[in-house]
Amino acid sequence: MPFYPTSIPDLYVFEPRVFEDERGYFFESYSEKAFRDIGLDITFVQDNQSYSKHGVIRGLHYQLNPHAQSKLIRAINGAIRDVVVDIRTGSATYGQTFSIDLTADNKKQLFVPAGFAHGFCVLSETATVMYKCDAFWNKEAEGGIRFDDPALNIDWGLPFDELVLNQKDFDLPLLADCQNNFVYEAKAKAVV
Ligand SMILES: Cc1cn([C@H]2C[C@H](O)[C@@H](COP(=O)(O)OP(=O)(O)O[C@H]3O[C@H](C)C(=O)[C@H](O)[C@H]3O)O2)c(=O)[nH]c1=O
Repeated sequence: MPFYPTSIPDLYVFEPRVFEDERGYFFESYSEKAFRDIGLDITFVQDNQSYSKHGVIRGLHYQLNPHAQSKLIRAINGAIRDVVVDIRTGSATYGQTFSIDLTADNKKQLFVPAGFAHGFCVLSETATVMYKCDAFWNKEAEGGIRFDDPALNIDWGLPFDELVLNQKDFDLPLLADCQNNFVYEAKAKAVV
């Protein structure tokens, strides 16, 4: 399963090898061995799935330590603009964002380590998003950042008037005011 580094350390894009034939297609959507083979020692413990309509933004969310989550994210129907923000204190890319369109067609996945805020916007009519987490949900540890924080200047891929958020996400703080106990630790680069 090919891995691609991104502009932010420890953040990787996966493009699984797809086997197509006259019946359709097959691909390994996750392999612990593939992660281990490149030096990512991750044990996912919870799978999440959400379905959202066009223009919905879920995020930007994270869980504080000791409940911080690494995630492996993909769209199994439709298309999303997936966005992460590096909020690891001491990281050379602190406050930097990375976005990628994950779609059922391109089958791309994004591996997001702990220490990032994560969110996505639904670009298609609807989208079903499935993501693996290496720590359980812990409501008390939840934190978040406003989707329209001017310091982040995120392009969600749709005009502002098409965006749909719940009140909880509208009320999230700016990056400058958010709770944060993530500290950057240099990791061995994955052998991609
Ligand atoms: C995250 C989560 C939520 N819930 C319950 C709590 C609520 O009653 C309901 C909806 O939760 P919420 O509105 O927080 O769901 P999202 O807005 O999709 O939250 C997610 O949004 C972005 C994209 C993320 O990366 C996070 O995984 C997560 O924060 O599911 C659970 O039972 N388990 C869970 O792991």
